[in-house]
Amino acid sequence: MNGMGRQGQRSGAGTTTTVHHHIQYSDNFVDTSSSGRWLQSAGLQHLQNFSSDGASSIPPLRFPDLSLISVSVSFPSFRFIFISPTSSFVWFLGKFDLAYLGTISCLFGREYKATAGLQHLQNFSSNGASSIPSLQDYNFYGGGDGGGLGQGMRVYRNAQRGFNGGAELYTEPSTPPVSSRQTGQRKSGVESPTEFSPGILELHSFDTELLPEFQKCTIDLLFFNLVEQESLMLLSLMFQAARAPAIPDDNVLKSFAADKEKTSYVAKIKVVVRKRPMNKELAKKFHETKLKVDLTGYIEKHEFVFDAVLNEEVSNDEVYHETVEPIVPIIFQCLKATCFAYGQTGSGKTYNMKPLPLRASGDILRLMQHTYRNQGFQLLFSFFEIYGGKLYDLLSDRKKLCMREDGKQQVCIVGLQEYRVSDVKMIEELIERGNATRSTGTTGANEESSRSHAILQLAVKRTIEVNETKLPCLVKKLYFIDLAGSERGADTTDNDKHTRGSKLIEVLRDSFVGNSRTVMISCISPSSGSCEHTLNTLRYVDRVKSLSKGNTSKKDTLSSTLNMKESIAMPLSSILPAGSSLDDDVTDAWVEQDEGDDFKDVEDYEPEKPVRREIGKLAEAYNPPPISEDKSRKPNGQTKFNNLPKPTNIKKSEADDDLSSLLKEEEDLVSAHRKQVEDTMNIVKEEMNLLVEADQQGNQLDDYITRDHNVLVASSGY
Ligand SMILES: Nc1ncnc2c1ncn2[C@@H]1O[C@H](COP(=O)(O)OP(=O)(O)OP(=O)(O)O)[C@@H](O)[C@H]1O
Repeated sequence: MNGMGRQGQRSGAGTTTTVHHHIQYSDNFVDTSSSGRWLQSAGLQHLQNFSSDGASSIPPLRFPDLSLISVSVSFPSFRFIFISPTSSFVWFLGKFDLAYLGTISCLFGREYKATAGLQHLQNFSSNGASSIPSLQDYNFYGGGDGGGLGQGMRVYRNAQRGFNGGAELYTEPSTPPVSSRQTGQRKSGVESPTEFSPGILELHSFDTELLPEFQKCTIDLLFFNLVEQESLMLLSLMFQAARAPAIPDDNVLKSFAADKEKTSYVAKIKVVVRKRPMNKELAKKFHETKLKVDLTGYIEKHEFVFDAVLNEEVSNDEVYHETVEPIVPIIFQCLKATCFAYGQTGSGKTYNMKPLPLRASGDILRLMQHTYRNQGFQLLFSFFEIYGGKLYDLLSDRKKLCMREDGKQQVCIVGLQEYRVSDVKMIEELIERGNATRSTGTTGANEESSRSHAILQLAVKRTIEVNETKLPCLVKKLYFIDLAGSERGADTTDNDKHTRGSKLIEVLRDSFVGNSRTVMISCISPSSGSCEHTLNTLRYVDRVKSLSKGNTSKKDTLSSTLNMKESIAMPLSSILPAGSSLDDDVTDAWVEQDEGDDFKDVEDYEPEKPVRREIGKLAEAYNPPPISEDKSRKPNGQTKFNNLPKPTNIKKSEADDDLSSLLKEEEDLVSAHRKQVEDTMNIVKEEMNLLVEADQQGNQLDDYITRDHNVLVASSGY
């Protein structure tokens, strides 16, 4: 088995050093060139006094709450990222690239401008950039004197990036975009300020990819291209900043800086495999050496690729760091996230999942109390299970719940009790209470086996005021799902395979579409007795991972807009073990809906027509009937979706065709695998028949011998 971390691959080729640090106030670079006249005209003369040998004369520019989250050097380039953890985003990205004679580009938002004495630059859009002195006049584009980049080329740009979807509720109104200067800025043979230089282009695509979440903010960007000398100085400055001690009371933010960095790298779907140690198998002496029918032994090697593989020595803390921690800050940035555990009974799903919500809640509360303090955020906790196609509130005496969709096809659980939580102790108690209420049974592999899918929901909401009316506004949700054993369907008191699993899919449907993150913890047992189940689990999650990878590798066939907006929706059937091949198509309608996500209290939702789901063959493949030893509660009655109307506002896209073909591929693989198993079974059957036949023949022979013996005895007269 190969465990391969894909997320580390972004740093590109070459030696890479990464320094993570946080500063609250950072010295920063500005211009030291002889062409500082432009700075003077722009009112930035105070930024002129740099010397190339260091930062000593650099005036300290203040970046409130600004975090330097990453400085990395990947020869021959250098890149750094600053992000403000406050809701008013400040970006500061840069790249130094020797290959382009030192091209540095910086993007910074209005906060920076305001605090760096650049307030007047905020008026760009309102007056058509007229307040900015012409760069051309100051020979900033190299000019015809052969100076080129080395002679102090300057490019500045103010652009509007991204779009502002649902995020507008949490982002201060940004400075309106500035149109690029249209005329008089290009001299012969020199780059126009309205086009990126190669270095900037590279940065542009690279860093946008790194920071998909931030595309949502409307940001004013100011680009500078500096000469090599200045670039080197900036490099040294950045390293100084990276090494600068954090301010004393800044520990909390410091840790969030690391979170921020992780956020940038969180894959849309992350697959982690955790192997549990041997436990009761050792006592039972499970190990048994066997020979194949043809008496030869062999070892078949399987190769899988995952984001991380955690062995039995790995602690729950490390599991948290590897899986959920990076996605916690994301939910403040209008994303949905889901973490679920998958694997056969007794493989450790509950063991893995139990500590994660507690740790995540702790981090969310920390963020609310520090980074997002006084911003009206609340954390709401709820816990329910899906058993036999029905939903039960685990914190409300197993009250039966209803699932509904609102007008935007957003799923809501009607009647679900939400608890406002403000400390970890309270959360711990709620988790314990919920777990104690969960449906459990005993299986051969696990005395306390979960028989249901348990869904723990952390919702971060914030109240906003419109015309003095307080409106509850849903930010996003983080789900923790402890699935029942994969070797049988837990959602399966209903043996109708066409509806099996559908409830889970319905409930989680929103979590996988649009801008979401999913972490799948695949649990496996080390026991040889579990080999087949382990292989099934690994094959399955490998497939999930390759499917998500397939989405990005098939860029050509996918709509580029879809990629840009990070709106690729994984087919739920490919993510969820009890999957279905859904009819739902990924459209912009989903994306908009995801970004908007205006929230009504669940009680306010009008019961709407639910959506029909076509359940595909995969559900069968991964959802065999329940085992008979289940002794848990069996609620009566089922809710089926067979007769429900289809949504009308969903249309097909190229991406869906592509995903459909991937799904089809998956189905083919499953069929091929099934065929293989059938073939093997047939061979075994044949062997068995031969043995039985031989046995019968042997018996017959015995009979003959006995008869002959009797005849002989009789004839001999003894
Ligand atoms: N990493 C681990 N380290 C130590 N013990 C573990 C680990 N993982 C699981 N176990 C133990 O293995 C047993 C089974 O684990 P658990 O109940 O989490 O399995 P499960 O996959 O949730 O099973 P089911 O699907 O039947 O509910 C438990 O006794 C648990 O304490």
